[in-house]
Amino acid sequence: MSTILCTRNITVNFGGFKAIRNLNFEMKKGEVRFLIGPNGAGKTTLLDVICGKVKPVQGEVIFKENIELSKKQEHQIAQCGVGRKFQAPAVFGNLTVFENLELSRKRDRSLFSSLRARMTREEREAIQKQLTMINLQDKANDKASSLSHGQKQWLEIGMLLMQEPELLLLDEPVAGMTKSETEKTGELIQEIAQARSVLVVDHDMDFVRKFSDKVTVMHEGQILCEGSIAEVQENPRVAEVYLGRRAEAVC
Ligand SMILES: Nc1ncnc2c1ncn2[C@@H]1O[C@H](COP(=O)(O)OP(=O)(O)OP(=O)(O)O)[C@@H](O)[C@H]1O
Repeated sequence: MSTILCTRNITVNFGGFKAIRNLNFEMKKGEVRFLIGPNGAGKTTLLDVICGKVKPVQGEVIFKENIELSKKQEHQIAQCGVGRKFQAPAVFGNLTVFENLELSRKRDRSLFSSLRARMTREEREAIQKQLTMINLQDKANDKASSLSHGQKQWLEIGMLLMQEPELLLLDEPVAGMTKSETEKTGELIQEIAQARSVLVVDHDMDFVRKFSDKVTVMHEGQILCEGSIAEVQENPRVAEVYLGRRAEAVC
């Protein structure tokens, strides 16, 4: 299996504080990788580096074996095939669910006028397919503002998928979701992974346990260990760094 993403010795400095320290991380194509670790471990910062929001002071981020992402701007990285979902849902509340997806099509996404451009039958079908995938087929004509928190998160994931990313970065996608929404989100991630690679940051250990193949544990800007959820749970250092608030959740 080929490598979809690899970081080499990346370091991120926030005014003297090293949020990421000489980090080497690798993911294979088609993987769903979960990134866990205590608060402040550097998980979100790693996603920020991959999508270009934060620039490392040293190191490289290599996408698909030879594309150097750390030298590119955020929009160029998105064009290369990396989609980033932030924690809070970002959808256009005044537009319908269908229109949100329509606006996110891969072609010209810069203008609202693209909404008025005629869509081909294939484009309509692609949006319908997306609606089904994100469980919003019955909400196509509803305003996005009327959706529940979980449904907004799915819509935003659907909008990202309209861009056909090869790597999808999801930051705490199930935070604030109900149990059933969380379950559906896990199933959605598995469906997405049939055609793409997905890197998920999450704190919900039940969710990680149920839907992860491989887990990377971060601590103080470095990788503490990697493996299946059972393997990382057996690692005494993992229990140690979680000691306190999350020890029971992990162990
Ligand atoms: N823009 C910034 N300026 C200064 N420090 C920052 C900045 N962004 C993050 N940090 C610090 O870097 C460290 C890593 O933060 P990050 O958000 O990546 O951690 P995390 O593992 O995602 O934590 P959490 O699980 O709480 O979201 C933290 O100590 C945080 O306070």
